[in-house]
Amino acid sequence: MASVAASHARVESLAKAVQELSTNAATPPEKYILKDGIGGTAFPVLEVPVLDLSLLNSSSPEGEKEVEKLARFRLLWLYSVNFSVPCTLYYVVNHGIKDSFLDQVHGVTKEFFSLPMEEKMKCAMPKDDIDGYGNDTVYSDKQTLDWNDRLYLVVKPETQRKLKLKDEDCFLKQYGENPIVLSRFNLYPPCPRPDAVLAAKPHGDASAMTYLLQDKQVEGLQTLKDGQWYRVPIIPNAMVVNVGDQVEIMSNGIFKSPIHRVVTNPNKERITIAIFCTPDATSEVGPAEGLIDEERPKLFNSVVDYTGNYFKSFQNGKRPIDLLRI
Ligand SMILES: O=C(O)CCC(=O)C(=O)O
Ligand SMILES: [Fe+2]
Repeated sequence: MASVAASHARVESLAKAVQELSTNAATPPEKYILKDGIGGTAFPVLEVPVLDLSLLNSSSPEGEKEVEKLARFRLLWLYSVNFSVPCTLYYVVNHGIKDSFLDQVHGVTKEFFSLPMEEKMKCAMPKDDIDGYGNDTVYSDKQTLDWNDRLYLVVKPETQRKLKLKDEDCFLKQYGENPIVLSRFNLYPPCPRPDAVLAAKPHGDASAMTYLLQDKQVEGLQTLKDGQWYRVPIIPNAMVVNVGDQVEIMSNGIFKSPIHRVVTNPNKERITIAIFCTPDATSEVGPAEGLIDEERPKLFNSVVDYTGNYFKSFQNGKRPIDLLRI
């Protein structure tokens, strides 16, 4: 790979892979420590709606109940009159992806992170791109780093999978000709300071939608609701689906991109796989016309390549979506 040499310099400038720090350092280096800690020790479990996808097309009473559930949680917002509190984080089960395949994806991810560093560096992130193996890009000395190594892979545009929203395609149009599906394979090694080190700092995803395969054994994801952090419980092989910033923009703020973070575990390694669905980088993304009126004026300016500009403002401590607010 042509960029290996350049990327080497970048990763070395970050000191070490977190995986190595976890094995070799008694305490995390200063740049990983949050000076105010992580805000407590006990966090309640969030009540997450669980949606059975196999029932949605069924006309059986169970199927109807599942559709009612969608409406109750305002997931089926196009059919719902009241948009006030749509739920934007939920589990899906019976999604049609075989458990054995999900186990395989998890296993291959673990295998990748177990490779010698020299092997992993063969697909290191190029200097000005996130695609590849690496960890936090350092933009300033003030940055607090996340306790996590990752492998980002762009998945080819999937032209056949088109979400059909009855007669509304105001979101799909904004995905453009070549929507991007990006996968992120996360390794969270054990961390000796779970009280003060986060595996991923609080963020809303840069995507339009995110699908997350949680670790089956080790919890870590937390989401912020009414100023309180909640643990997102594990349901083995269920996918966590969450709205990203770009759907918050397209929906003119009706769907909120949930703020979430990942805490560290003192003893156990955690592996998760996130799939980010993102509009074409040349496509203009903005609030859909039909969702702007006198009662709900336009809340965001339009943007091109939101993802491309996301990381810099995020790592500088600003929520990228806030820069677009009118
Ligand atoms: O690993 C997790 O639980 C969440 C990961 C995440 O938030 C992300 O990759 O954006
Ligand atoms: Fe995330």
